[in-house]
Amino acid sequence: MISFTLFALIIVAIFILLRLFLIRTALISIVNKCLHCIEDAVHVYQFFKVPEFNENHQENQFYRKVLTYVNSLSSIEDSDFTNLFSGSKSNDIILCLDDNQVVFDTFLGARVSWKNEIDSISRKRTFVLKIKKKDKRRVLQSYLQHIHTVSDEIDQRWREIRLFINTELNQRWRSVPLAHPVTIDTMVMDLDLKNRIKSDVEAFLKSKQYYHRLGRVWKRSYLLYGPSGTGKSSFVVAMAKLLNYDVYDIDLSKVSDDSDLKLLLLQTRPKSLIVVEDLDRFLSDSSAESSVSLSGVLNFMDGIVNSCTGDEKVMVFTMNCKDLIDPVVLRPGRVDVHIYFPLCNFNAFKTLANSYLGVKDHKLFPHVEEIFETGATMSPAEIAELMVMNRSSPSRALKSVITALQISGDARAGKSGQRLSESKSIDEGSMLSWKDVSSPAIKEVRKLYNVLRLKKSGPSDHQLHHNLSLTER
Ligand SMILES: Nc1ncnc2c1ncn2[C@@H]1O[C@H](COP(=O)(O)OP(=O)(O)OP(=O)(O)O)[C@@H](O)[C@H]1O
Ligand SMILES: [Mg+2]
Repeated sequence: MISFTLFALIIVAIFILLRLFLIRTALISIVNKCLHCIEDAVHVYQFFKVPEFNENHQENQFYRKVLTYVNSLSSIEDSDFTNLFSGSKSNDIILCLDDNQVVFDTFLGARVSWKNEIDSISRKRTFVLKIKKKDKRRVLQSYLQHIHTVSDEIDQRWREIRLFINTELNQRWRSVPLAHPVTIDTMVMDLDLKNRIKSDVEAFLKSKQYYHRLGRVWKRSYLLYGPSGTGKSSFVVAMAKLLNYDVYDIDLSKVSDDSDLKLLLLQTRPKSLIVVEDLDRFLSDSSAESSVSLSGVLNFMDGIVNSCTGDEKVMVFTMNCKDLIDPVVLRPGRVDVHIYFPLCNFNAFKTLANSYLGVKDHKLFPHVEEIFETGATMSPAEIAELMVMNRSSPSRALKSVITALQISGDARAGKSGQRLSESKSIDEGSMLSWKDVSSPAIKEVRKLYNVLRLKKSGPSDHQLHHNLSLTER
């Protein structure tokens, strides 16, 4: 009896030691793999492929959902290779399945696997679902539905607007989260115009039925034009946030020809904002490397391809000056709304002073207003830069703006021989030369700013005039 108990104890001890040995070494996973191989050998499997792109080179939306779903599985930690990425919060780590790796999932008692295969030549990816034939009829439909639901929930929870840029490589669109803090409310622009744009965008979002009843593609195009530094690019981001759309920023110099441009458009998702910046520069630059033609651009703006890319598209084109553009480019339908971004007037200056310096009123404001009335002006970007540089002292900031306005006003008057207070002076025709005169003005003010910084206290009016006369010489 004692010898039997001893024998049983020895067996149990050996079993425990063996288990410990298997767990502490890689042998347990080898044993598991062997068991799965035996299971594979006795079952018939069926495979389902989910390619990244369809035969029309458009992104397969279901591939994206599977990707989201697979990366959310806890079993991804057990795959041999997993990529680790930082998330939107600084201490977030996101796990992503590596290429050609397998991850297992269980649904309603059925064990399935996913493999993210990559083609070594085309570099295109395909998810392959492996499911037992006996489980397929029972669970496949509800499993695919489950993937839809889970990925939609995850997208909703982690939804962040992304900025896509086109590259010359195979993988045409690369994306990053759009982290720019600008919103339509922080944009300095005429309040009435801002409200009209907001209502236009809201009306567009609600008019799916209307567009479809008319047999039109549900899209709207905006032209943002005006001098450099007046907020056109910032406004694109603000609009994307207002719409909650991803941004596709097309760099035409990286597009090889017209059909490449069409393919790029086909690879955009619905609910997106497609931007072409500095279109005027591209159209007038005959030495451009890209061989996209004018007709390629026109087709891109309103062609049939647009109707194949899914609904709900907003297109935005930016340019400094629209005077020299062929009118066919801007005809209604191609561009629905033209929005002009002007240089600063006194009202815009006051809004900037309020946002950047926290100053609603100041004893120097009447002086600034007087200078604006002479027709002197600067871009919001230039004024904002001076305010940021001098944000610790609003008086100093305002004085540096006054100096810069006077210098640039004098330079413009000297150059063009005309007063800038006429309404034409802030017409885009004269804007092209604006950059030339504003830069020295900013440089002068920077110099002045450095002098002022050396004198620790804020400058008196006397010092300001003194420095002004220095810069005028
Ligand atoms: N209307 C504005 N409201 C608020 N900030 C502005 C405005 N215009 C310019 N800025 C400031 O100036 C910076 C540059 O503006 P932005 O790049 O949007 O100008 P742009 O019109 O696109 O210039 P460019 O024609 O040279 O591309 C922005 O980061 C922003 O801080
Ligand atoms: Mg810009």
